[in-house]
Amino acid sequence: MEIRGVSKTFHARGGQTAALERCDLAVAKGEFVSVVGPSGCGKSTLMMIAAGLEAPTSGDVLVDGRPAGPAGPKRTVVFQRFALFPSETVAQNIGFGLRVAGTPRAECEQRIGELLRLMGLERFRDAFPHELSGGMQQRVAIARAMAVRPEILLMDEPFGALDAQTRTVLQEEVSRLQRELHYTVLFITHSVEEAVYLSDRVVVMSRGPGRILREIAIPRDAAWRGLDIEQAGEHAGFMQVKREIWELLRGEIVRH
Ligand SMILES: Nc1ncnc2c1ncn2[C@@H]1O[C@H](COP(=O)(O)OP(=O)(O)OP(=O)(O)O)[C@@H](O)[C@H]1O
Repeated sequence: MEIRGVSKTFHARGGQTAALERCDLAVAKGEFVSVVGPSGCGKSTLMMIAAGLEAPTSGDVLVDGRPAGPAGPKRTVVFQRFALFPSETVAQNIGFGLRVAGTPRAECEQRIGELLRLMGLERFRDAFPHELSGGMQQRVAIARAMAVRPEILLMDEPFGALDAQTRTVLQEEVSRLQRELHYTVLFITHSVEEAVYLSDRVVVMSRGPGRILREIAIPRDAAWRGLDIEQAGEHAGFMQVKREIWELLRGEIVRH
């Protein structure tokens, strides 16, 4: 996916807000890219535009070199709030996009089974969302987004509403899945640690109107890859990248 020269200005009753200014960002196939930036810098706006849920004021979003067009199953989004269908079971929720796409029943069942296993949800197959913890609900939301095999998975603070322990478990699981399966992911987070732990590249945005300030590549073979997040966080290389990003962010947060 390529976000090319994207700017966004909102017009509201009280005047206008420039949310994004000429943002360029590319996510290669199989790459996990995180975006961090000060609060209100336009991260969610960037995600909505990437998803085709909001139109840019200027600039383009391309997938495979072609205009991405409106939202669709090629780009699925996981939001902070789980947004599951309350009267559908876990399996039905995961299968939603497949049913909409008219996927044959046997293939749906096979794909649902695979995702239940991948996300550790097999026991909850026939449960309803209200019977699940927040962490389990977010696993279902991630599985539902992955079920249609999107070209890119867009995640806007997907662990933001979870308690610290659940968040840690999901971070480690997403990291493991990513090392095995190499999804193409654009991920928004407030947590520099989470961004460093999960990503191939971290994009730092300026305060609003958001611009891309810096991109920091994190090698796949970094010594701390595969460690749990606590051990990784104690690694000198990890700390150094985290500090570099945090210094950039601090500069934006305190800038007047
Ligand atoms: N629909 C809208 N109408 C008017 N202004 C908006 C709209 N959506 C966002 N904005 C403004 O655009 C700017 C960027 O908002 P956005 O939610 O994208 O930032 P963010 O970086 O995701 O924030 P946070 O980190 O706090 O979640 C803010 O000034 C916000 O008030």
